[in-house]
Amino acid sequence: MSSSAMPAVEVDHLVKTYSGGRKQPDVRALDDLSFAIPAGTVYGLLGPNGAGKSTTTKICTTLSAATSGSARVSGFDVRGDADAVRQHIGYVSQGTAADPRQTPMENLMMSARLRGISRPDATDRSKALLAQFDLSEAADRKVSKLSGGMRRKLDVALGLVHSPSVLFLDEPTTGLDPEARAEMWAEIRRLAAEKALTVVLTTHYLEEADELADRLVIIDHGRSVIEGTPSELKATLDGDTLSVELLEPDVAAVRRAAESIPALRHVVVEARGTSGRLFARADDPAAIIGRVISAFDSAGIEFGAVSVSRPSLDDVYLHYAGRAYQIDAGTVDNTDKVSA
Ligand SMILES: Nc1ncnc2c1ncn2[C@@H]1O[C@H](COP(=O)(O)OP(=O)(O)OP(=O)(O)O)[C@@H](O)[C@H]1O
Repeated sequence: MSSSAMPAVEVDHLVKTYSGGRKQPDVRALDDLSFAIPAGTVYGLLGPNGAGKSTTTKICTTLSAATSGSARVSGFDVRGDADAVRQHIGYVSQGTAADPRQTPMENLMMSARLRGISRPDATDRSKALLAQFDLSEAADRKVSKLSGGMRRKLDVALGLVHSPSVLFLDEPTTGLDPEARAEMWAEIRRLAAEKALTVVLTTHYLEEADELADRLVIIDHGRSVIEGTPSELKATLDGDTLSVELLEPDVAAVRRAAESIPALRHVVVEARGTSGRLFARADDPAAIIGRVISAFDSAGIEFGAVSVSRPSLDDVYLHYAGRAYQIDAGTVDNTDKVSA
């Protein structure tokens, strides 16, 4: 295989089981997960909390060993060639990497020197990264005095100090305010333009994966739900989405009412406590809103807003995982699927 055709990351039938501890069952965090990341792309690992994204990243960055299966990064096996893998990767974990008592410049210099880079080269690289991430003015301020967004940018800069070919970003925008998130998105887009760099972006934000990822894999319960470009994934769904807010929902009654409308397909009814939502696909949902309202009225179903939208990654997740993305599977009281 030529180097240009070689995937930057190959994950092959990964299984990871964590011991559950005393009297607790084991946790199968990864359950036969496979995907391949083309070099020079931004690749999204997308999934809800607990899906197995961090576990995948930890195995690919040699921080954790798989129970079975294999992973290769830049052509090197994470188990057999761990040192070579570490030389080729940058890893920005969920927690901050920078020392808060030091300045950004000191943090970058320390990181570069630890990587064996000479002092003059480390100085040049640190200054270039500070400029790239718009941190030059803050270069000599203590990290503890920087905003959350600036710290996060410094974390990413630290991951790039040795010019890796694959950069793993684990939830880079979690906890950032909207302005700092927008800035981080702009930084990631700039990194994406560097053809020599592959970015593996772990996120539980659907819109982040949609905005930034060239391709993505949706992970759920340690398995790949579906993989492709955001537009390919959306194009697999037929029709548009109808969504109805439910009040005090009786799932069986909602299901019966939905079943009475043949134009509604892939109906999913979710209920949590006193609220819920019906999702369905239809070729022209706007044209059948009237029928939905009269069916619900005659069945005595209380409902709130009715909305229609083009397919989004939320819909892709709903379709392939079988439940809405926002609702944590562990807290759903009653989910009922109807394939019409
Ligand atoms: N060290 C561990 N010991 C036991 N169970 C673990 C450990 N690390 C993760 N898990 C469990 O493995 C599953 C996958 O966790 P993981 O952190 O990989 O998910 P994630 O998709 O990254 O979610 P998050 O965004 O919340 O980090 C979860 O059920 C989690 O509780």
